[in-house]
Amino acid sequence: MTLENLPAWSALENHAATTAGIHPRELFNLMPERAKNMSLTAGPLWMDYSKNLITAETISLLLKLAEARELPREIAAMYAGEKINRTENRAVLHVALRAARDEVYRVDGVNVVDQVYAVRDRMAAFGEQVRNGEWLGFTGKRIKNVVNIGIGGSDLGPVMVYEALKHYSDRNLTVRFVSNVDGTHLAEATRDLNAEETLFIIASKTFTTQETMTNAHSARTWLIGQLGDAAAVARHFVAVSTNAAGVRDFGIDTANMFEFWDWVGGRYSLTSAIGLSLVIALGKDHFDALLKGYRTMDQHFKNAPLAENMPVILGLLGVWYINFLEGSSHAILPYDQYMHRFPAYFQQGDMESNGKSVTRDGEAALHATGPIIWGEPGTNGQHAFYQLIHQGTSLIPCDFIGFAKSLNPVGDHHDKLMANFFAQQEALAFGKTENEVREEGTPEELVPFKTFDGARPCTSIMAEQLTPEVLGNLIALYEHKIFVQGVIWDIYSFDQWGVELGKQLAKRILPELAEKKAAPENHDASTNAQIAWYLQHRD
Ligand SMILES: O=P(O)(O)OC[C@H]1O[C@H](O)[C@H](O)[C@@H](O)[C@@H]1O
Repeated sequence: MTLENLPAWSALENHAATTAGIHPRELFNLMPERAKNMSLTAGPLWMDYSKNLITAETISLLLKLAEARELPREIAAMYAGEKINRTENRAVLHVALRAARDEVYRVDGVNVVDQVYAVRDRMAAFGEQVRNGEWLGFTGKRIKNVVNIGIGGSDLGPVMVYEALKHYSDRNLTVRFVSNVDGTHLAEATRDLNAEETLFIIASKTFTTQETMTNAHSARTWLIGQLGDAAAVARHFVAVSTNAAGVRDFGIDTANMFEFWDWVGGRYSLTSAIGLSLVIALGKDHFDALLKGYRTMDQHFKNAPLAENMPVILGLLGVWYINFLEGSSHAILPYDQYMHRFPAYFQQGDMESNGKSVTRDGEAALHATGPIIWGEPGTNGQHAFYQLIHQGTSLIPCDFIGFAKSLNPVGDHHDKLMANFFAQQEALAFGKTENEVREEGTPEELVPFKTFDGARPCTSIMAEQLTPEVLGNLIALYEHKIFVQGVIWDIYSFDQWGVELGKQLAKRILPELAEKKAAPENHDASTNAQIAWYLQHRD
């Protein structure tokens, strides 16, 4: 049965029609226990979702929808290693990457946890060698710089976690990330580095990605140019990939390759060997703690009843806004400077997973799917785009992420940060009525401009402090939230065919640029004109 024909769906449509417009002021009056009833804990995380535009009935109808979509069975299928990524015929087992050593996750009958730990042990040993100076560069110097070359899932996760956990990192190491095929990225990342002290990690699941391969070859040329000997590559390049042949062809000894598997999606690969730069920067213990945090959330997601399941509730709230209240975007607002790449990380995680318009039976989806994810750390966002969230015409549900303790307690900075965290949510939900504006003595002609409607939904997610474990919890929370939504929307969340066409066309255009013909004629008129303009101005 299609989603739209499910009784649970129509019930939500009717419910939306009758409840739309109930203001949080009223909602809190109607249910004084609301803040208590609409909050959840999972491991170290506490989530208050009472400022959302929902009643208890909304949640109960959303849960019915989840049941109708057989969410518990789908969750079990993922954990059982079923090939739920059907368009690529692959299991989706990133949860196995953070399993305990004695747990069992099988793909095609084989317990993959053994393989996971074999690689994790090698990563830990290698990371330790680099950190303690046992692993030396070609000229016998200690490694002081680590450059991760990768893109998408082979870049965004490591960058995000490196930034988020900088407090825990080895400050004697310079760690950089190069992703863009724009030569500027590599040039700026290497310009002040001594090649003798620099280790490149080439991170690519496929080891065919144009950007990464181009950057890797240029880095190799740079290194050989600096050190004058191709033999230096062996001490300065390691690889992270599923493609051993590709790694060998590049010239990296597979002894220096850290493996992962096709049942790990790129954007879910952070806890695989893709995290090698983090093992080096943070050390094994912190990396293990990060994975332990993931695991706590993995267990919660697997075992908690739907009504108390944090990723489920977060996912269902998103469905409510996207499908029933036309809220097509979703802001993630971490009130922590270290987490400044967290929204960018989940732009890929969420938008590449659920940016789909075909349901699992191959038919056009008749309902909206994945949200546009965006955000910046508070308080910067407040002085930039919050105006539109408070008074614009779009409904933008927001997640506020905050911590009780700062890792850098400076004066009263943290209380000020958190005062804003609370105040913004209060303002968004409750607004300021015309009368309240008038009572402040506002001239009548300014009243409409200074009025805040409120009823802008937000969810607060808090933890005591940003630790590796807590970060792991938060990342897994959003990973599973994406899963929940993909199930509800009846789409495949673990493929990404939508990125292919542009890649194919770029491959076709590249030789045309090399040929230096004045004006190509084999594209549409606009593309022909752009290429002609480029060639004319380039040469
Ligand atoms: O790790 P790689 O194989 O180099 O892939 C890097 C990225 O490229 C692809 O275009 C996909 O859209 C991403 O999901 C992937 O993370």
